[in-house]
Amino acid sequence: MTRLPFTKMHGLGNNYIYVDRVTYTEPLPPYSELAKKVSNQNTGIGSDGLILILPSEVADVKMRIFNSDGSEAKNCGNGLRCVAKYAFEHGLVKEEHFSIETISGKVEAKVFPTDGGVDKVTIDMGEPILERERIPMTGGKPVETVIQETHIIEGQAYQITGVSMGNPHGIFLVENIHNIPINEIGPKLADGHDLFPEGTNVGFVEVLSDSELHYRVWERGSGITQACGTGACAAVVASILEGRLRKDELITVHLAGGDLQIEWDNASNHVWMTGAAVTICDGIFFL
Ligand SMILES: N[C@H](CCC[C@H](N)C(=O)O)C(=O)O
Repeated sequence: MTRLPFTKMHGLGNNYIYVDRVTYTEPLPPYSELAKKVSNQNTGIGSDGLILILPSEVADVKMRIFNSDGSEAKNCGNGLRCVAKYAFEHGLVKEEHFSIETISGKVEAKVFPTDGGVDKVTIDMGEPILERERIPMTGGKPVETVIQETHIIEGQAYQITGVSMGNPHGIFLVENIHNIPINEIGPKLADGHDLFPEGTNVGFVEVLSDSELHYRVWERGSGITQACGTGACAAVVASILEGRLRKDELITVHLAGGDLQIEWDNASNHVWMTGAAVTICDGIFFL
């Protein structure tokens, strides 16, 4: 019997099981299998997936993230804020500003410690990826940007904007966030649709003003979640590409689990995300 120490954390209700592989170095099953085990609501701990905090040769720490279906993702915004909180509070990093390696590249984190620890984190998510072939998406010229492109899904025409934040997002602009075909389109596009060869996170956006939007998501590999940090970034980028919002504005993104502040900075072309990171509990999982 292996006793696996873990920490359960969430970013706006998007919760993961975090395993500190800097400190705990015992052998473990393949992470994809472990993700399915710990994520199971009935026979496991219950979560949207598994996140490993690992040593890095190119950054201060490294994050790997696996969805609850065991698929590995290339980025996770809510996960990055929680990794930053954990790394600072557990002394894996000494400074308030440090770097985190992900499969899709290195990002910069800034924590705001108070007497009670770190509750708020800012992540420089880097540049959005807009070329069709790099999202990746099919259905047109490889290097063009995909903005409000019409596609027929289940017999219905939809306008889709494609954005990658290291992981793919198909964004649908809607008039009313409380009336969206998330259960119809989400599973159809998230996995195994020709339009998105690597699958996609499916986001619905209702722009409320020039500084606010609602966003809901069906995540690839996890289904509907309370929040998606990379998705919130993609939602702001898509709304700006569609002419509904402007760069260099601090946008409040309202998600089911709470709010994120997102800005697409024109000078650097980087997207900044600021929001909460919360520890739910520490525990021991019996493997
Ligand atoms: N399901 C996503 C990974 C988690 C992203 C999300 N939880 C976030 O906070 O960005 C994917 O397969 O690309």
